[in-house]
Amino acid sequence: MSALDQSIQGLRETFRRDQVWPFLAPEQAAKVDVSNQMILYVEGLNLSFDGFKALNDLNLYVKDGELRCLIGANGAGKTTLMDVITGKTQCDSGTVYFGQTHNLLTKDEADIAQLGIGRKFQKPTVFEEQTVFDNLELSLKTDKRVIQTLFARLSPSEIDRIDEVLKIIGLKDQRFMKAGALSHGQKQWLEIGMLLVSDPRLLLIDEPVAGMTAQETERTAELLTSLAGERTVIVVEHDMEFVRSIARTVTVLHQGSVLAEGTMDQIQNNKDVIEVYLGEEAAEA
Ligand SMILES: Nc1ncnc2c1ncn2[C@@H]1O[C@H](COP(=O)(O)OP(=O)(O)OP(=O)(O)O)[C@@H](O)[C@H]1O
Repeated sequence: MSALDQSIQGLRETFRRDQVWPFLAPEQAAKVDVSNQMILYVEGLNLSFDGFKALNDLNLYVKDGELRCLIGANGAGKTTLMDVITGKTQCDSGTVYFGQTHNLLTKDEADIAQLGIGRKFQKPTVFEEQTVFDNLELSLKTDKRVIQTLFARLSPSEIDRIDEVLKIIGLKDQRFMKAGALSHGQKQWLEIGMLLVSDPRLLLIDEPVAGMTAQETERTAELLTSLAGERTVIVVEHDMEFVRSIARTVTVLHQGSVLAEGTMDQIQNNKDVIEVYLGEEAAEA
């Protein structure tokens, strides 16, 4: 290398943005220690609201790459559990670990999201006036791990990422459509896509098929099934037919504790579950 080349190389090194301003360096995705195959450890979780035990010595272990369904009657504690995992609500006692090393109870909501835990609430909250692509772009830019300003142009790899997500959620043909013009099901998929652009390790999804047509429900089952493996997905759902179509393992919550866990067949034949949950559902139906 000539002296000139060396100085140019030196200058390039010196003025690399991440060298000059360390805060501009892209943060590495957090390492999640799943060497025991588990990604989520919830142990002895308790939470009372004015003396009412919403979570009662709850234990839950979820394997890395699993697609787990969480069911339970109204008030069983499903949402409260999600709230504690994502840092929205503090518990009274217990532990929640993401992998073997990240103690989630010491972190706030933003830190937990940044660790790679994405949550989708039941109601879609897409930006209706923006296009599908812009919704995904905005999510990418508000992901703190991607150092961008809202006005910076997307890098080729970011455009590729959005294209990849559009393909996963099946909205490639709708990329320039305003989100407000999408069907209810498509809005739900877009919102899942808005989580996916940040490449989360664990997705918590609340009642994804409520209000969907049969065809949309089927497509959602395919989507969630395809997401598991590379990432872990926990789905809270009341639609038992849908749960049967996607779940390998189902966890039944009752009065803030795990009542039963197993395959859908085991759950549907479990005496306790039939008595306290499926019985109620059947009676309601
Ligand atoms: N902030 C709160 N203050 C008081 N009680 C609460 C609060 N949040 C939840 N609860 C109570 O805790 C219990 C568990 O509620 P949670 O929303 O977790 O149930 P769920 O299983 O998600 O039910 P659903 O299927 O209806 O959404 C309920 O009895 C609820 O009324």
